[in-house]
Order: sequence, then C-alpha cells, then structure tokens
Amino acid sequence: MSLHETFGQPLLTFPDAEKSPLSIRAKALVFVDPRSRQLREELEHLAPRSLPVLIRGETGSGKELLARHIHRGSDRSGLFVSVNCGAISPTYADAELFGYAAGAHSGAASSRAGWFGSANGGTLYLDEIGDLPLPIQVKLLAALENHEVTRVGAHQPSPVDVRLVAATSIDLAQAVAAGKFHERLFHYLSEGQLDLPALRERVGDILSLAEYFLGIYSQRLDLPVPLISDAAQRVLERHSWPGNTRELENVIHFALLVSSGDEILPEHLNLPVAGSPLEQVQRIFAAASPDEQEALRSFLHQQ
Ligand SMILES: Nc1ncnc2c1ncn2[C@@H]1O[C@H](COP(=O)(O)OP(=O)(O)OP(=O)(O)O)[C@@H](O)[C@H]1O
Repeated sequence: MSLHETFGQPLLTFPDAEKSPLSIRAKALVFVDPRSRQLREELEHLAPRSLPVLIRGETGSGKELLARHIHRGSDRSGLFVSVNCGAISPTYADAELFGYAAGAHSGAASSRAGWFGSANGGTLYLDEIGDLPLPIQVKLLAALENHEVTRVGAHQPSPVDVRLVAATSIDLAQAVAAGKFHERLFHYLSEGQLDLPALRERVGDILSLAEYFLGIYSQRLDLPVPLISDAAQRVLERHSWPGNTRELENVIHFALLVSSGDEILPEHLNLPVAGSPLEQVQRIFAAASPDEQEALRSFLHQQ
C-alpha cells in the first residue's frame, strides 16, 4: 500500500492494482475528510491483524471497497470472495455457502467448495450479513471458530482458514434483541468494527470523489477531463446523497455524458430539487454566481 497525491489529495492505492485479477475492482480509496482519514487509520490498523471485521454503513457508502482494502492490506494469499447474503436462496444457502459433496443431491456428480471453501486462505466478504438465515449463521460461526467445514452430504469436515469481513446497513444489536441474529456470531464479528459515515457526514470527501470519478469515466470514455464549475461544486456539496458514493458516481458519469466537454455546470448534475422552500432557496443560492447572489439578496430584502 502507498499514499500518494492525486487531484491534490492523498489517495491510498496499491502499486500492483492492475496486475492481479483479484484487484480489478479494488479501486483507490478516496478519503480526504477528517472523519475518513480517521477511518483509514483504523483500517490500516485492523487490516494486517487476523480479526474478523464488521463494517457498518448505509447503502452505497463504500463498504465493499473498504473490505477489499482490508483484504489487500492483510497479506492473505487466498481469494477475496464477495457474497451478497440477500441474494442467496434460503433453500440452497447451506450448499451455496459451504459447498456439497459428490452425490449429495440428484445432479451433483462432482463436489463443490461453496463460497466459504473458495475463500480458503483469503477473505470472505458477506454483504448484509443480517439477511443470512439463522441456522446458516450458527453453521458459519462453527466453521469460523473450528476452522473446518462440512459440505452438504459429506461425512467428514474439511479444514478451512477464512477471515470474515461482514457488512451491514442495519443495527445488528437490535436484530439480536429481536431474536433475528445469532448473538454469539454478533460478538465474534464485533471484535473488529469499522463505522463508515454516510457521505453527507463527510462533506470533505465529496469534491475529491467527484474529481476522481470524472477522471475514471473520462479515461474510460476517452473524453477530456472537464472542470467542475464553482456553482456545480456548491450543488454537489449541498446535496444530501441518500444513495451515498454510488449515487455520486452515477451523477458524475451522467454529467460527463451530457456536458459540452470543458465544464460541468449545475444543470448537468440532474439532481432532484427537493426539500422545504427554505432548503430550495438555499440550494439555488449556493448554485448562483456572486452577481446572482447579490440580486437574490436584494430581491429577498424587498419581500
Ligand atoms: N472512498 C471511496 N473512494 C473511491 N471510490 C469509492 C469510495 N467509496 C465508494 N466508492 C465507489 O462507490 C461505489 C459504491 O461502493 P461500494 O459498492 O463499496 O458500496 P457498498 O456500501 O458496499 O454498497 P451496498 O450497500 O450496495 O453493498 C463503488 O463503485 C466504489 O468503488
């Protein structure tokens, strides 16, 4: 890992990022806001240790990217295996996660490792771990604690060495209290915790992320990199980003496609005008040029 300057801002990057097929999606982590810098320190402290990690954060805030960076900072030579627990079929969750032995069910001519076995020596990333069925949570904890897993239909357990990094956008402590989440798995996971603030709580990241995405998408689309006008910068910083960094990435991608090329203006951002009348006036004011702001001020004064 190394720190270097891009767009005048420090980025955490991996020098071999393009060489390894595993790292294709492990992109640079743009962390500029003081809260993000603090989080990066916590990440760098946790990554090389063999602790499980629970990442808490809203949807689209960058939890998977954080998990990939934990794996890359850990020196574990196995795969980073990413699984969205909400997408696992409850009927086949056992076989999908822990694999099955040959002949375990009709059509299973050969055995399969499952997601857990595929992460042997590496990191298993379970997104929205709260969506896992309770019996699977129990089996998961046993596999992690005993370092062995029994495939569906197998008679003997196989040894496995998996580091778990899990993510949640819900309060797992509440899920435990409601009897929906296994208490001991929660405690196991809580050994290492990272709280990823929503993008609106780390405003200092917004412009750096916007410039970063502009750079990425301009390169991908073979377009010159436009500037972000002062007014558009103000609009970006004032938006509440309910979809977090993923929403910002989409907004910038769209703006690049509809702008004339050299400058991103507020009208290219296609952000919804919402909120109270006061918030709307504040947004218009923020996007206005100094002359327009002066005109608005005298207009409001006369009302
Ligand atoms: N700090 C960051 N620096 C650069 N890119 C980021 C950063 N945070 C998020 N991204 C990018 O934003 C997008 C969304 O991030 P990611 O998929 O990691 O979010 P998530 O919290 O895991 O989403 P979900 O809740 O849907 O699982 C990705 O393209 C990711 O690369």
